[in-house]
Amino acid sequence: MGRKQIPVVIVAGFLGSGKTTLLNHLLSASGGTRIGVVVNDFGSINIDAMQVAGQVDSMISLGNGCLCCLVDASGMDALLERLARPGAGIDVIVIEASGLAEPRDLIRMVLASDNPRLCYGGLVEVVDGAEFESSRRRHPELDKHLRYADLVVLNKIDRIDAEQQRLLHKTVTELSEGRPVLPASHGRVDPALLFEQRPKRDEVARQLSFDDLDDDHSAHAHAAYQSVEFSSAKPLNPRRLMAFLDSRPAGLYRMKGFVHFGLPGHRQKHVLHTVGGFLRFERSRWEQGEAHHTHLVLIGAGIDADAVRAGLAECVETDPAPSDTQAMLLIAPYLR
Ligand SMILES: Nc1nc2c(ncn2[C@@H]2O[C@H](COP(=O)(O)OP(=O)(O)OP(=O)(O)O)[C@@H](O)[C@H]2O)c(=O)[nH]1
Repeated sequence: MGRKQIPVVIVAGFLGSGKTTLLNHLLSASGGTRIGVVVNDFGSINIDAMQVAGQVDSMISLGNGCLCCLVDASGMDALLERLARPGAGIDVIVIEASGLAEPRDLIRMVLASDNPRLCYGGLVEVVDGAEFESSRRRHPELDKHLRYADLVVLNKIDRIDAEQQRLLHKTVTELSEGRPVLPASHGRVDPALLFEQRPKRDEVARQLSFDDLDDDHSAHAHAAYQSVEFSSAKPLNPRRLMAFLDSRPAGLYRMKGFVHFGLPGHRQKHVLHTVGGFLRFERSRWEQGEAHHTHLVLIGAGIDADAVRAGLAECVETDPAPSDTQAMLLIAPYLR
C-alpha cells in the first residue's frame, strides 16, 4: 500500500477576516501533527512561540516539527513538491491565501498537481462576522468565493450578538450552497475537523497557552461539528453509493474511509476521500485476514446524523450475488 497522501488545505478570506489567527491556532493546537504552512508573509506567524530551530532560505522550521514557508504564486508548485518529500515528514499542508487572492486559482493549482503524494484538502473560507455585510457591499466577488468553499469559518462571533450571528449564518449557508458553517472566535476551530490529527509526541516541548487550558473554549470547538460513522459487512451497491455521493447531505465537510463493493473483478478495498464537492477513490489491498467490509467516517456541521446513516444503509447491496459490474464505471472517473 502506498504512503498516506498529504492533504493540502487552503485558507482564504477577505483582508483581516482572521486567516493568520486561524493558522496560529492550528499551529499551537497541532499536537503531533506536522503542518507545512505556506504564507505570503512570515511576520504574521507566531514564530517566537514556536521556538525557531533554524532557517533555510524561504523555509523556517518551527520547533514542533512544523515548517513554515514563504512564497509567491509562481513558486508554489516547487514549494509543494519540496514539502511533499518524505524526508520533510509533513502530515498536512496549509496554504494561507492572501486576502485579495482568487481562491479558485489556488484550488485549480492544487488539483492540477500530479504529485501522487498530495491530495486536495479543501478550501476553508474565513468570514469576518463583524464586517462581512459591509465588505460584500464593496466587494461583491466575496459572495462568489463562498461558492468554492468546502467549509466556512464564521469568525469574530465575539463581536456580534446572537441574532446577528443567526442571520449571518443563514446568509453564508445560502451563499456557500449548503456547506458547513462553523462559528468561531479568534479562529479557534478544532484542527481535527480540517485534518487527521496525530497524537501528541510524548512531551515535545510545547507551551500550553491559556486558550488550550480553557476547557470552555475547547468544548465549544468540539460541539460545533459532528462526526458520524457507518459500517457494513455487506457490500455496497456502487450505483446507490454514487447517488448518495452526488447529493451529499447539507453541512457535510469531509468523508473518509473505505468501501467494499465485492463485485467480480472489483474485490479490492476502495479507499474513499471527499472534501466538499471533491471526491476520490483509490484501490488498495485488504490486510491479510482483514474481513472485507465498509467503514466510513463523515464529518460536518449541522448534519442530520440519522438521515446520513439511513442514506448509507440504503446503499447496502440487497442482491446476495451482485453481478452489475457495469456500475463500477460510475466510480471509474474518480479513481486514481
Ligand atoms: N475580536 C476578534 N478579533 C479577531 C478575531 N479573529 C481575529 N481577530 C483580529 O483581527 C485582526 C486581523 O486578523 P488576522 O488573523 O491578521 O487576519 P488575516 O485574515 O490574516 O488578515 P490579512 O492577512 O490582512 O488578510 C487581528 O487584529 C486579530 O487579532 C476574532 O474572532 N475576534
